[in-house]
Amino acid sequence: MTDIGDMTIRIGNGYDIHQLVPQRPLILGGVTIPHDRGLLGHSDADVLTHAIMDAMLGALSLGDIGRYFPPSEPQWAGANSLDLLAQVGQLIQQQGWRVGNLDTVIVAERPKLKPHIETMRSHLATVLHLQVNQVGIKATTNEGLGPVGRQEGIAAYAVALLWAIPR
Ligand SMILES: Nc1ccn([C@@H]2O[C@H](COP(=O)(O)O)[C@@H](O)[C@H]2O)c(=O)n1
Ligand SMILES: C[C@@]1(CO)OP(=O)(O)OP(=O)(O)OC[C@H]1O
Repeated sequence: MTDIGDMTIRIGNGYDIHQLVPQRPLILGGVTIPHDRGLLGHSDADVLTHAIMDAMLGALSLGDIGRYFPPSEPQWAGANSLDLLAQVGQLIQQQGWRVGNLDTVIVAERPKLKPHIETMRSHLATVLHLQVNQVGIKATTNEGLGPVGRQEGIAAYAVALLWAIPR
């Protein structure tokens, strides 16, 4: 039951997009996916994991990942986004919250992501100490429309539902 007075549940959403370029690995949900191009970024540019972190932080009005892992800091160059996600998971827990469930969409024209989705779910669930059934990942093309449709980039959306840890 939703307890509005005590705010026992909170919801957040996240979005990210990165450019597809040659000679970069394509990493989504911590999984390296065979492809002729990868996502450009200061970190490993894992758009799915970035969107999830922003959704979790957003649920508690804690800002976005740039506040905790500024792209201007060399410390985060090449960062493994799953390591960053573990830190966001710890922050959420320290604040007295746990993830109820995550639901996400990856928007990518190519490659076909279906064969990799269960591995992504498993990686994300492990890092956040969740059951796999608490992590939803869907994939869709952009039907050839816009920059994602032209394969210039890959985008991801995430929603996170958080529950207060009973005291
Ligand atoms: N990169 C992608 C995109 C889509 N899928 C799967 O294909 C289904 C159909 O996609 P549409 O965009 O044509 O609706 C979609 O439901 C996904 O299951 C995929 O695996 N990888
Ligand atoms: C995690 C960070 C760290 O530089 O990753 P980036 O690869 O810069 O990706 P972006 O989504 O543009 O910003 C988030 C950053 O905080």
